[in-house]
Amino acid sequence: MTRVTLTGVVKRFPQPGRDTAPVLAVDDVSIDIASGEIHAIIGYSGAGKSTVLRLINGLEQVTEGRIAVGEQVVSGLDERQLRRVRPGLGMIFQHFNLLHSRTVAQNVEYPLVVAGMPKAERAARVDELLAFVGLEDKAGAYREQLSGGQKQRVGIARALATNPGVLLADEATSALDPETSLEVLALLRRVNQELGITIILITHEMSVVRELAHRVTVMDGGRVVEQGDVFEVFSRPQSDTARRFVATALPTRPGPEQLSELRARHRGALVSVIFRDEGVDQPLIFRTLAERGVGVSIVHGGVTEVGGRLFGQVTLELIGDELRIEHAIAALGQVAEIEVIH
Ligand SMILES: Nc1ncnc2c1ncn2[C@@H]1O[C@H](COP(=O)(O)OP(=O)(O)OP(=O)(O)O)[C@@H](O)[C@H]1O
Repeated sequence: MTRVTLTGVVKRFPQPGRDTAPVLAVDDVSIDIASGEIHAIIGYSGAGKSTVLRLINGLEQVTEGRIAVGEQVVSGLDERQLRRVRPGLGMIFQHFNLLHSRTVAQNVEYPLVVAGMPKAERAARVDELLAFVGLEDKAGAYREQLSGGQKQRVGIARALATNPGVLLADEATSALDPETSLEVLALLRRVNQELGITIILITHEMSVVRELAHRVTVMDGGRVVEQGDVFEVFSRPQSDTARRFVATALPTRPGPEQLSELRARHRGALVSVIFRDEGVDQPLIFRTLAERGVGVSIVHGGVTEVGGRLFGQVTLELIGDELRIEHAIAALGQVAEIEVIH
């Protein structure tokens, strides 16, 4: 079980041979990742996500600030010291990074060879790892003989070989189709739950955050613009960046274009009901409207699960005479969080 903390981390990349200021890739980033947590770092291209990951595993050196993995401060270590720390940090990649001239078993074995494990022990460990990721029957296969999902499972087995406390995942599902992506996310969930490994994943897909993460850091322009429990960030995003990401992964209120289409098709009043938890009493909502003699149809949105809790926004068309609708909306506002769409 390993906690990871970044405190006031800054990374500037000098521009050698150029008369320009260094690129400020990471700007005063602090993240506290609890032991056993799945923490997502999300942001648009260029936000600084990859740099943060490379700073954690020591592929880049911090310009300022401090990074600790468990008890070990990893910022400021030299290459020799880092070699001792790296077995504790597994890493998986978007394009899997498997060695094409080696079999699946040899790819998984590779970090154990580097770590100096005796041959007999290595074979047993490789078997165990392949069984964990469900690829026992592919031990002798080569990279070209595997599907994308299988390649990533090999990547995961290899990353787990040295028993790391932390797994770093760099866009691990971005190259996979949606179904395979869900399978890999399910495997990562097992890595976390069964092995207690802390996972730090970077992604530009909010659906990955929703599926897997406990907490999320939203980055923009090298800075942290929002941070918190996944459900909180999904249900009450504070920054523009988080709001835009949330809108990509959740049924929300209709956007301007959808709204004009809805208006063209539906003449009644439009009202959005916001679901932020299981606490919302759906039958009560419909009963409240029916009792006021108002007809209802669902015209947009839906509900989904975020962090095991219900969340979503459903837009209803209310049909009936104006006064009844006015009363119905007032009554609805007493039993649910609503937004009248004008
Ligand atoms: N080695 C480097 N030298 C100079 N600038 C760099 C270097 N690495 C990253 N940068 C710059 O730092 C900023 C952050 O890059 P980074 O790759 O961390 O972003 P990202 O959020 O991971 O984006 P992407 O999703 O496209 O990988 C960018 O402006 C990038 O051009």
